[in-house]
Amino acid sequence: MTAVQTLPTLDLDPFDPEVLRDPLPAHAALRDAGPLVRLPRYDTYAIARYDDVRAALSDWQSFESSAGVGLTNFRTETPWRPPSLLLEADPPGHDAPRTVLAGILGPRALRRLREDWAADAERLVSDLLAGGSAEVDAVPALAEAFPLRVFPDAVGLGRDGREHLLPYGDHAFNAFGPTDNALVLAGNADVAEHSGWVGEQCRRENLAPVGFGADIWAAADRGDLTHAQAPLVVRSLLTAGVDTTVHGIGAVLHALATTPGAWDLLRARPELVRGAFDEAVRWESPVQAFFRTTVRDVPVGRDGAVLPAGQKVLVFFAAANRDPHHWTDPDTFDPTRDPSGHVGFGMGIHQCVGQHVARLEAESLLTALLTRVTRLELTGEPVRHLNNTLRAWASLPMRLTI
Ligand code: HEM
Ligand SMILES: CCOc1cccc(C(=O)O)c1
Repeated sequence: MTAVQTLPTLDLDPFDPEVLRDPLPAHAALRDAGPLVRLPRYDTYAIARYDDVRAALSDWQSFESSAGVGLTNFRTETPWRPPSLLLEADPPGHDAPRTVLAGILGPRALRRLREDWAADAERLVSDLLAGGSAEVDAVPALAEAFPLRVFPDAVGLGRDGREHLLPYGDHAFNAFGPTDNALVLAGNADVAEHSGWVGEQCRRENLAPVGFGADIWAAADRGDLTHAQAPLVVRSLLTAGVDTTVHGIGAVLHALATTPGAWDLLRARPELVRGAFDEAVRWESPVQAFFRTTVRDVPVGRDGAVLPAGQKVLVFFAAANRDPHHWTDPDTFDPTRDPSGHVGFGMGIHQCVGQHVARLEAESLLTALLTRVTRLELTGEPVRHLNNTLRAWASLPMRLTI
């Protein structure tokens, strides 16, 4: 057994802005250092190799989420908001909310949205190309515009105040990092206003009679949830379901615009579109990492490293998704690759319950673009949007040639 004092140690700050801007060297250093690495800067640990990340995500009994999946340990510190009933819960409490959401957001339930979302995407692309080929910033014009056009309606939100969604989610994802870091402090100023609006939208009377929100309240009427749980489950959708898909779509647009031949390939072989989005989620990992907390002394890897009980450990989805011991040529975006097994949506009991929604949003928009646009290319330097948890673009200047 390797005592924690002799574990590989890196004086690495995963939340340093320059690491957030380009995390790849840090991820490689973590993988190379060993299966379990001590990060003394935050008195925490990191797991970055694919096999060890998968093992940790699959072992929820040893690696719990209910102490929070950020640096804050809910066992000793107060969460900034009431904990999620899914993300920050473990069985048995996790089971009912998860079963309810899995039913509402499953592929079968989404079938009714496919036609509407395809038509919405075609209208959005048509408007953009009304004057022929167009130069746009693909982040606001496409990656933000399409999810913000279809997802709030699918949830059943009212028309007003939707501008609160992105900044609220951005702060929620920042808040998984250190509470005293600049990104969190900057977000604290407005979070009460955003959080207040989001909380209001989760009330039954503010939700449309048809939509994911109404479905959650109907589950409470059936007794599959309590009525006290229903608004928090709606809140999960509003927190996890907007910024993630925006940055997932930003990632796939950037990948397709910067990988020679990829756009032509998908125009010729539309059956590759869904796989290409998952490959972009593997390659970019819009959700970079989440913490777990050890419930017992748990072995990590095969060289005798043991993580003591009660420790926070950062589980790096992004580093695992580029592990050369698991992936061939991991740093290449390859739309023909089979990305199954990637952990960009997590793995195990907390694996993303909204992944089918994300895939349908991306597929709808990409299909509308691929039909009309013959060339997709960058016309300027892309600009990163920094966040403690999300990998994101702030700006993607692009030309859409018809
Ligand atoms: C590209 C888009 C998305 C990415 C990359 C993503 C990523 C993730 C990841 C990595 C997890 C696992 C968290 C963990 O293991 O602790 C997760 C969980 C979750 N996601 Fe997603 N997500 C996306 C879109 C969505 C959407 C659209 C929704 C809602 C409609 C959603 C709702 C959730 C919820 C509620 C959880 C918690 C599940 C649980 O703990 O059982 N996500 N997501
Ligand atoms: C993408 C990870 O999933 C999340 C993120 C933030 C909040 C929640 C929730 O369940 O409230 C879920």
